[in-house]
Amino acid sequence: MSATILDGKATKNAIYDELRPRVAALAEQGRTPGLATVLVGDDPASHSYVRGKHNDCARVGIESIRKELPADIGQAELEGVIDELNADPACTGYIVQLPIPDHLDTGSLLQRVDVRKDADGLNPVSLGRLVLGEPAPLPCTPRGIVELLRRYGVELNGAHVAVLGRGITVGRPLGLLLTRRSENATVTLCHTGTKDVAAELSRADVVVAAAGKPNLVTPDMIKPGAAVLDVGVTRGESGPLGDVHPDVAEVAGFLSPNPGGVGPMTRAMLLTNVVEAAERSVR
Ligand SMILES: Nc1nc2c(c(=O)[nH]1)N[C@@H](CN(C=O)c1ccc(C(=O)N[C@@H](CCC(=O)O)C(=O)O)cc1)CN2
Ligand SMILES: [Mg+2]
Repeated sequence: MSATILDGKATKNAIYDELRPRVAALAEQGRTPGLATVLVGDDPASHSYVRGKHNDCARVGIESIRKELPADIGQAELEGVIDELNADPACTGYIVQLPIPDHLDTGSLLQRVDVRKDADGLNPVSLGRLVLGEPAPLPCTPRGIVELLRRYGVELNGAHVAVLGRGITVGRPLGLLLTRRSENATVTLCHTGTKDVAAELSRADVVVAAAGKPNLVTPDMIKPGAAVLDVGVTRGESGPLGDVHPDVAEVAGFLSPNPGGVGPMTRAMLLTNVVEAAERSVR
């Protein structure tokens, strides 16, 4: 068997074709969406992700605001930047690029983001709304995973999904999304305390690997025909490596590669969240 590729780049392009007229309609009403990013420090990967987000904004007509701050910025000064964006009418949605340096308190910064401008769905009120099943901006990577599976017709209703990783940007919110009635999946969140990860993966119809451990998922762990999404990335000397061993393509029915799978979908869902927030603000 050779897996059907879940092509995140092509899907992202299709989503941008859908967003463009919506952004144009907002612009005609004098309400052009504006995405701001708050980037602290000089991590090359974070800089590359943020650059990608702004390039994508230009492609669909969303305005860009960039805040690039030194790694040694203090909490109070950074909170001042958040307050500025909350008050800026040109900024209709924004994100704090994660991770930020350890001396800063991530939780209190995310809490300070005006929930109406929360483009990442990581403000605790947005996450609480997700738990309660109320409308909220959804975290971009989990939303991108669900959207990619939906557009390729991968069945989630009644499916058993195994997720590797319980972090705040992927695993934990993904479990919440997939167990909504609209998705109706049964989810196992695997983490460092899981006794037999291989056993959990091998009975899954869908595997999402977001552990950040190169080649952790091998063909023997995958049920033939399962959908496998490679989300984790580790940057080694030989370049970026995903969590999924390349030979998994011989066993899986669907494979979301890394790069070219969930990463582009994360960007597409960020821009979707920004457009949706701007549309809500004109009602
Ligand atoms: N505030 C947030 N911080 C982080 C998030 C997030 O959703 N919100 N997710 C990740 C990083 N991330 C988005 O910020 C992200 C990661 C990867 C990609 C992407 O397009 N990757 C490409 C490869 C690009 C490259 O290697 O340079 C791909 O997979 O094809 C986009 C966004 C952590 N932080
Ligand atoms: Mg900290």
